Amino acid sequence: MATVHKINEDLVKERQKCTFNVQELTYLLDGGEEVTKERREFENILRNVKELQDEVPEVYLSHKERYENAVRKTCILQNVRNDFEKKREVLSPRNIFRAGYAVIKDVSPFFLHNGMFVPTIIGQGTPEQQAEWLPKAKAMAIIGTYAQTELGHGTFIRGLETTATYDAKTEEFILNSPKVTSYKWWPGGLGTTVNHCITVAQLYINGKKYGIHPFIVQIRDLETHKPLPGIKVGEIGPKMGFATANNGFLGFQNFRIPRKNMLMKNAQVLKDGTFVKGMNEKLTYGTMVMVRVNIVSDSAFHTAMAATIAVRYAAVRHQSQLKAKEPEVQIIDYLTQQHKLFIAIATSHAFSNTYTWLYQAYLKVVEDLGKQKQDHLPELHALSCCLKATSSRDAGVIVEQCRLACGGHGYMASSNLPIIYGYTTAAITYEGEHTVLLLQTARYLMKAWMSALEGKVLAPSVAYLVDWLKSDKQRWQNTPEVIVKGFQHVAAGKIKDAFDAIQKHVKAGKDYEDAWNLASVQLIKASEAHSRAILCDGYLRETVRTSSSVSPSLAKVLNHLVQLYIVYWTLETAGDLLVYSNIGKDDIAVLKEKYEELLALIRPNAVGLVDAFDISDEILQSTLGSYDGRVYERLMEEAMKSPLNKEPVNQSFHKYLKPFIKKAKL
Ligand SMILES: CCCCCCCC/C=C\CCCCCCCCCCCCCCCC(=O)SCCNC(=O)CCNC(=O)[C@H](O)C(C)(C)COP(=O)(O)OP(=O)(O)OC[C@H]1O[C@@H](n2cnc3c(N)ncnc32)[C@H](O)[C@@H]1OP(=O)(O)O
Ligand SMILES: Cc1cc2nc3c(=O)[nH]c(=O)nc-3n(C[C@H](O)[C@H](O)[C@H](O)COP(=O)(O)OP(=O)(O)OC[C@H]3O[C@@H](n4cnc5c(N)ncnc54)[C@H](O)[C@@H]3O)c2cc1C
Repeated sequence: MATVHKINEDLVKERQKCTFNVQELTYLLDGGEEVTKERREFENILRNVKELQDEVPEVYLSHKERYENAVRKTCILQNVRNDFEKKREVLSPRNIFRAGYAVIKDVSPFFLHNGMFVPTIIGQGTPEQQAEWLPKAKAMAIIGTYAQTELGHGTFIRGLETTATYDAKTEEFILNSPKVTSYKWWPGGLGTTVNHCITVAQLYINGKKYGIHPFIVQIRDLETHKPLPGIKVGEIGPKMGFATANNGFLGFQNFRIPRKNMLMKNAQVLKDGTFVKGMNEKLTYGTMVMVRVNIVSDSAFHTAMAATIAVRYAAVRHQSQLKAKEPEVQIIDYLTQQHKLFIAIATSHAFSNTYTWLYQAYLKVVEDLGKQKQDHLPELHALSCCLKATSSRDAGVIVEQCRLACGGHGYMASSNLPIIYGYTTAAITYEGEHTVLLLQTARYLMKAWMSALEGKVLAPSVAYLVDWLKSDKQRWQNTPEVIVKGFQHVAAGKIKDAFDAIQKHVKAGKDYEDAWNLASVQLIKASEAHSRAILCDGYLRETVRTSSSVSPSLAKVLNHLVQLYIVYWTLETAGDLLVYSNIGKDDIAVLKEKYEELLALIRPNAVGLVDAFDISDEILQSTLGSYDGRVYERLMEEAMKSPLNKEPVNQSFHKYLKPFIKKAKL
């Protein structure tokens, strides 16, 4: 029978202080009581699968063993999921992704199968193609990944070099990787796991280039798993994180696939080689838009994980005295610690709220596209780019801040903060590099600004530009609503400045493209300011909306958090606000006090707030962040698992140290 340990007394006291119903907030964050119940039920089942418990912590395994263990466990997870779904509803993607953490400490080698392979078949395949591949892919009879990036090109996908040349005689495409730079590089699971992939390649028909298109390609034999003739595939080696993601490379040599393997929901190639253009060539980029939207939710989750670990640890950890002769203080009582940690909680809420409306906007665009309507696509692209960029970057900063807030113990692998950081920081680069995506949004903002100058009606997310042009800056008040307007003024001011800078360079004789490059630092600043205004506005509006449907005690806490988020960013960007809005020095002084008040208001609820994220110990996998707060005992227990502690004297003593010491001259 498992030993039941006492909960750390500090945590018990913290939980008693909490002023709201933790369960109510969990249901709200999950999207309803039913979702929470489904999640907990599934996590409980996983908890009791003996084969999923690691005898040796993953960190002590070799690269190869770690990968093999991850495959083994992901197969078990998939089987448990299948059994679960036979009896009940299909698990929500969010719940299955979350449970994945309890099983695979790092990233699953199947990550890209569910994350991009299946969604691309859905988003880019015709009904016939979906009927052929979806059932197999969903049942995992075929396992796939998304192979787009090459050694030479990740960002500029129009420059991809893999070719797909149509042969009308055999009704096949011939895939080739003409140079080393055209090798696919990075796709998760490609190394040694998958047998299929979506390959993005340049289409050629009768010597004419038709741009990049997605193809579904079988790369390994389904029985032997050996690469098919004409395929060169392997793993790319160790990285900063993503240890078990099994990222791979892939090259083609005259590799033939049937015509029906080009995913043809958008553009098509007919039997005789006629190319039929789709409604919009950028629809080929659809899977990336979907993943960028989901990364906002991922960022919320990673921030919540780090906040849970660091807040619980800060409640348990005592260090230094505030006053002589008094006991050492819980580190959570240092205001600087609250400054580091409470923004982590609020940021996770800001991203969750943003994801809620962004995902709805995404679904609306997908529905519209089904009716051949694409009016809202540019706005969605601009929003998904800047919100992916900002949420992943903020999450990276926050996770690292949480690690630092745990002092030396945060540096231990067993705190799990290093792995969470490795994961979070990768998201700043993958699915569209940070700067590149900010510049995509900037492109939209420049157009929006021009439309505003021409007096046109703008899409909702940029409508503030029209208000800004029409009215004088609003009189400043230190209310969340006026501060959000202030963020919009900063964004509008920076958008105008960037636009003017481009015009100045063009007037001085530069090409538009060179002028763009010369103004690009201002352009990314404009994009960042736009993101912040969107995040604050959306978070505030969602909080006001949900507050009416929750208990008054919870509404109060949610209100504290959103205010903290807004005031935090006001103080962080005070310089910009002083330049572009009507805020005064005195207002900033008042807001500094307000910020300190908010920290004090959140303080009694800090542990309750992270408990409400409801991240089980199996998912957190952290010596510092477990629910019971047995920090020191767990650190020692984990240390004892080190293979170096399994023998009293390590052989290196006899082999090297002893002779070395003997030879040492005094
Ligand atoms: C075990 C794990 C447990 C996890 C637990 C987490 C729990 C979380 C809880 C819930 C989660 C719920 C679901 C979870 C899902 C998680 C995430 C899924 C996992 C996936 C993991 C991903 C791994 C990484 C994969 C990759 O990286 S794939 C490769 C990605 N590559 C890129 O992104 C390339 C970037 N480059 C581009 O996109 C383009 O090249 C470019 C930069 C946009 C430029 O393109 P192009 O040159 O063609 O265009 P431009 O000339 O610049 O512009 C022309 C016009 O086109 C418009 N445009 C551009 N793009 C688009 C678009 N996509 N859509 C619409 N329009 C577009 C542009 O605006 C221009 O318009 P114009 O009007 O100005 O002319
Ligand atoms: C962990 C991880 C997993 C991945 N998984 C996959 C996967 O499953 N499938 C897949 O296909 N790909 C995958 N990728 C690849 C990923 O999508 C690319 O690395 C990413 O899109 C960035 O492209 P890049 O590497 O070419 O960077 P580059 O574009 O070479 O970036 C280098 C620098 O150049 C700058 N730069 C580039 N273009 C511009 C520009 N136009 N203006 C200004 N600055 C610019 C960037 O800002 C950056 O600072 C993965 C990457 C990582 C790290």
